[in-house]
Amino acid sequence: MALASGVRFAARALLRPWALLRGTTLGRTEPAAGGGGDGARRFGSQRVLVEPDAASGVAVMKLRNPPVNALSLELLTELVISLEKLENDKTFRGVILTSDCPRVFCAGLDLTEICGRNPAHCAEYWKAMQELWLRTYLSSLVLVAAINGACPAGGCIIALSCDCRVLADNPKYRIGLNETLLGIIAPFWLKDTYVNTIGHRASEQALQLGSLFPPAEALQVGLVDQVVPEDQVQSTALSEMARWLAVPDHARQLTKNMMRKATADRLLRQRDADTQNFVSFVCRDSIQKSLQAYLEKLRQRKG
Ligand SMILES: CCCCCCCC/C=C\CC(=O)SCCNC(=O)CCNC(=O)[C@H](O)C(C)(C)COP(=O)(O)OP(=O)(O)OC[C@H]1O[C@@H](n2cnc3c(N)ncnc32)[C@H](O)[C@@H]1OP(=O)(O)O
Repeated sequence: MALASGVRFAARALLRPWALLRGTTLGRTEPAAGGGGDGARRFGSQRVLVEPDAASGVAVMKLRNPPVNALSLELLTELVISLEKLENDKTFRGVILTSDCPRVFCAGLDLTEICGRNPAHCAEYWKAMQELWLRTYLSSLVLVAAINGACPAGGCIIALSCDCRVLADNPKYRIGLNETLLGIIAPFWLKDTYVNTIGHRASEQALQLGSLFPPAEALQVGLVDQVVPEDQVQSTALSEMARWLAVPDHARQLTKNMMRKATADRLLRQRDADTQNFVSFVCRDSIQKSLQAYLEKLRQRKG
């Protein structure tokens, strides 16, 4: 799929480290568990494990940033680079996105990346979050989210950027954009993604209340497409992937672009303004206090 020049350029800029980091944890390949045939060599980085299956053209991409796959700057960058690598390898047509951390798919933004950090770092961090959303939302690949744990806020937006979502039927695994509960708000492109998925009225209510939906409600509101027993999430995601890959790629990609381009363009047109808005908002004393209090509350809890 033709990526907007800004995204392509930004991703290429991100990719340059790829060549420089060859042989480090980023870019290292290792035999997949159980050996596997040709093309079954795992690759990825310290925080993203990619298990490619060349025969099926499907790769499983596992977030591996314990304890909760908080979206650190490194994880954001490694996700974009791993996705770009798969998109550039015509062997692959689909990616299943899942978690390697127990009980959690992705805890959303890494709050330590914005709490007590200077505006320049917050800007760099937010640009990386924008990049990941653009990369997943516009991906030429079929992306299926195999949600095997809690999926709040930034984690929910990654799942929503996929083409479909399978959620494990565990009442502890709640999903939604809960930003208001932290005293912050979802930027317009998160709101747009929510509205595009569950509709305006459901989004208006869920965003204001910071709703985190348990599986049954997530299915009912349309936030996820299937809810299955936890031990069937991966197999169901594979079946769902087969359904999507039965469609000729080019026609599907053009249709996805037709459906999503306007939403993505809205961010691309005002990316710098969005970054400045994010920085000025999160760097306010009141917001910093709110986020610090939330982080403290998290640290006092024990899962
Ligand atoms: C227009 C202006 C825009 C302004 C801002 C826009 C931003 C909008 C976009 C995204 C927003 C976000 O993503 S904010 C983050 C929201 N995330 C959450 O609310 C989830 C918080 N975490 C939890 O609820 C739970 O941790 C969990 C359900 C995910 C897992 O629970 P469990 O019991 O298994 O684990 P613990 O709670 O004990 O956590 C373990 C460990 O991790 C730390 N932790 C958890 N979440 C985060 C996080 N998001 N960032 C950083 N650190 C996190 C937690 O503090 C524990 O740390 P310690 O082991 O040191 O105690």
